[in-house]
Amino acid sequence: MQAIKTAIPDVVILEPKVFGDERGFFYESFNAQRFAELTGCQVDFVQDNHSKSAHGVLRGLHYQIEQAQGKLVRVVAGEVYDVAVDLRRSSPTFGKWVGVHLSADNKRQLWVPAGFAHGFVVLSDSAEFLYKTTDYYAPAHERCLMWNDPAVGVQWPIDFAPQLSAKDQVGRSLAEADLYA
Ligand SMILES: Cc1cn([C@H]2C[C@H](O)[C@@H](COP(=O)(O)OP(=O)(O)O[C@H]3O[C@@H](C)C(=O)[C@@H](O)[C@H]3O)O2)c(=O)[nH]c1=O
Repeated sequence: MQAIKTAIPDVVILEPKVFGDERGFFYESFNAQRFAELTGCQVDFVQDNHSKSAHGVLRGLHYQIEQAQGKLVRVVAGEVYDVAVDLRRSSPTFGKWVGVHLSADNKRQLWVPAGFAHGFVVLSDSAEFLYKTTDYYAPAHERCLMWNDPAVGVQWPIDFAPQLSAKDQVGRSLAEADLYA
């Protein structure tokens, strides 16, 4: 596993070492010691999630204002464009975003620490998305930042209107959103 920096130092791309042979491939998708070395974060993951979405589905931008979750995300089928937005008021990168293509082919993972809103749009026919979280799902604390708030200005690599859940159609702008300290 190696780390690739992003424009937001706390958000890290992890690229596993893949061992291919005549049978197929093998790689360590998570190694606690290596994760801590590469991200500088000591965290305990408590939940694993798996979703499948059709082409053009956009899930996000989600966060929990209490029980904030760090998320280690990856794709095992298809391709998405994955985005993290810094919602920590005291951060030098407050309001900034990073985006990365995650796919079954590139096997990249993104570490999105607590304090960020997170979301993705599906670029392939469908995509299966897997992620580990550092705290439990807490619907009462769930929040949604508007995926297309001009004040954030995420450059989604799509030229169509994405398919959103009812919840995600009424995300709040950065100016109205609940934020972290
Ligand atoms: C996220 C989540 C949802 N659910 C349930 C609630 C609901 O009935 C159903 C679908 O939930 P949602 O519509 O919120 O699923 P989804 O839009 O996929 O939500 C996820 O989006 C990505 C971008 C994230 O970053 C995640 O943290 C999470 O917010 O699954 C759980 O039981 N546990 C969970 O951890």
